[in-house]
Amino acid sequence: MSNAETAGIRPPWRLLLDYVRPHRWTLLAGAVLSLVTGATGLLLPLVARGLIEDLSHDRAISGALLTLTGLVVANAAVGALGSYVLRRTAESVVLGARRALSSYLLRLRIPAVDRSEPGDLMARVTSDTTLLREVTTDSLVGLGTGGLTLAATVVMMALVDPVLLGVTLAVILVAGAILGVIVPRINRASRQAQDAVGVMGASLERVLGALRTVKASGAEPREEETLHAAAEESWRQSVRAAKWSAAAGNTAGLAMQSAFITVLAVGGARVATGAIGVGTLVAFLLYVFYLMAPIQQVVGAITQYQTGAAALGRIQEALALPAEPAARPAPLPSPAAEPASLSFTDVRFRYADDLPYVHHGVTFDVPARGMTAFVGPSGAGKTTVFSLIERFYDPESGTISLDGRALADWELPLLRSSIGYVEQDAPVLSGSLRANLLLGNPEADDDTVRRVLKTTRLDGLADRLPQGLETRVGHRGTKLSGGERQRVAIARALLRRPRLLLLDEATSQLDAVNEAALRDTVADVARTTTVLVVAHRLSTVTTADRIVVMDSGRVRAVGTHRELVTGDPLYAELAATQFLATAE
Ligand SMILES: Nc1ncnc2c1ncn2[C@@H]1O[C@H](COP(=O)(O)OP(=O)(O)OP(=O)(O)O)[C@@H](O)[C@H]1O
Repeated sequence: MSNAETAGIRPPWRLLLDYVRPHRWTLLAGAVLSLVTGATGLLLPLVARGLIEDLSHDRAISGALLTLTGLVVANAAVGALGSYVLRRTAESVVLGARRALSSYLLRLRIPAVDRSEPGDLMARVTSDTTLLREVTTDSLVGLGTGGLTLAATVVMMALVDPVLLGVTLAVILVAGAILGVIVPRINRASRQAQDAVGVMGASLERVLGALRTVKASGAEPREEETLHAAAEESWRQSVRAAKWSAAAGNTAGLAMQSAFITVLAVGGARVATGAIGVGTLVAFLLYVFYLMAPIQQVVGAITQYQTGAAALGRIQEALALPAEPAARPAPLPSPAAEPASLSFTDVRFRYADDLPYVHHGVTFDVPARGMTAFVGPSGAGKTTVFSLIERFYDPESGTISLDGRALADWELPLLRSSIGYVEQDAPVLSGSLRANLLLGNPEADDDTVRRVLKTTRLDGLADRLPQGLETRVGHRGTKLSGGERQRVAIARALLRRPRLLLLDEATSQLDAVNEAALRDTVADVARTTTVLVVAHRLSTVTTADRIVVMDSGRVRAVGTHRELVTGDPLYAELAATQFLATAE
């Protein structure tokens, strides 16, 4: 992703706090329970000492034994509860991040999707969010509890001997400076490791999405190399992060040992001069010893946070991609809704600033009802007309209006609920035929589905499939023919009762039966709805009420088949070649 897109992103910990905030009280409860477990753990040796003393003085031990047993059980129970609460909270943070990110990805604007790798975006939702689990428990709780213990110990040390505290802090400060150099390296390595996981996701998605072509091309070894290279890069960077994390942990340990020795030397000298007593020195040394655990905990939390920060950074990048505004889905048009009219006025459009214009001032009008066919050489900009109507992209200048109202003034869900869109390659989604049909209108009743299946000449197919409408037809399911896929896509669009149907006809050849079925279906629909077809077949255009001939991003003629065959040389040529194999 470009720097421009990542610019203005908040620091990762702010995003982490956003995700943690709804769970702050449970997190606090978990931390308190952990602290209580630690504190009761500290009591155990004292009770054990009492028990041994009772034993040696021949006193009854039942009371002490009971207390000890009670404490051990309570300690285990509180400990288990504490770790459960913390783990649960961490999972809730991961859930929150996954929900937010997946909702956001569904709202991404199409140009952002054009520029992204779906596999990498997927890795951000699945793999990166998982890393927040450890950050929440280890980092936040570690930093909280470790920091608290650290502060309490430092206060105690200040009370015992401020001079020796100064010596201790000086040694810790040197270690802190070394850590300041190490920590960013952990962050960088973690980031690169996660990026490599993203590259793996993208490569996997690319290969699995076209596995037949990959196999047919004998490209498995090369694709394998790419995948392995990404996996190895992730390994290399994770090992680098592990190396720096280990160095950070040992720096902390070394600092504490150095502090111990320095305090021993300086404290010894102070005892010799009579500045402090031996008891004070021993007490202070004990505190230095106590300091070790919380310091290790805090350093562990900081290093652990680096991995989380890298993941948070990647999540933030995805959240910074341009998205459509969040809006509630609009109701579908009522069965009695009138068909829509459409107009393009001097529309100029290009897919990106560094790409040539695809539309150089496109103008046409489509009245309500009837069928309008768009024809023209490949690359003329026909499919782009549909993408602009759906507002997948916005034109640079000019106006597109539906029912006389500029698209920009429509609420996006309402606009899209008025339109049915059948893509050129008519994707069939993983799942049953019913799920595919009801994608855009899950509430459609059986009667409506049956009626639409009849209109789209699919009733025979539903009867023929082994489990009828419940047959899996999508990914790895029963294969549908090209014509059937197109008609399933049309049926899916019709179930939304569109006021405007956009049909991007498949370029592939269909057999005569399928072609006739498709033509009759479209003609039927055009009686009650406004239908726009990007036509690749002569049989489609001959039934059209009007034909818009496009060439190089401009409308060069509008008319009926009969008018255009004689009136427009390009159309005459396209018609003569049955629109097949045309290229600019
Ligand atoms: N997402 C995109 N990003 C960049 N350029 C694109 C994109 N989609 C299409 N184009 C380009 O825009 C031009 C017009 O494409 P469009 O799909 O509208 O043509 P078409 O007339 O429908 O062609 P065909 O008949 O082959 O489907 C082509 O040059 C194409 O390469």
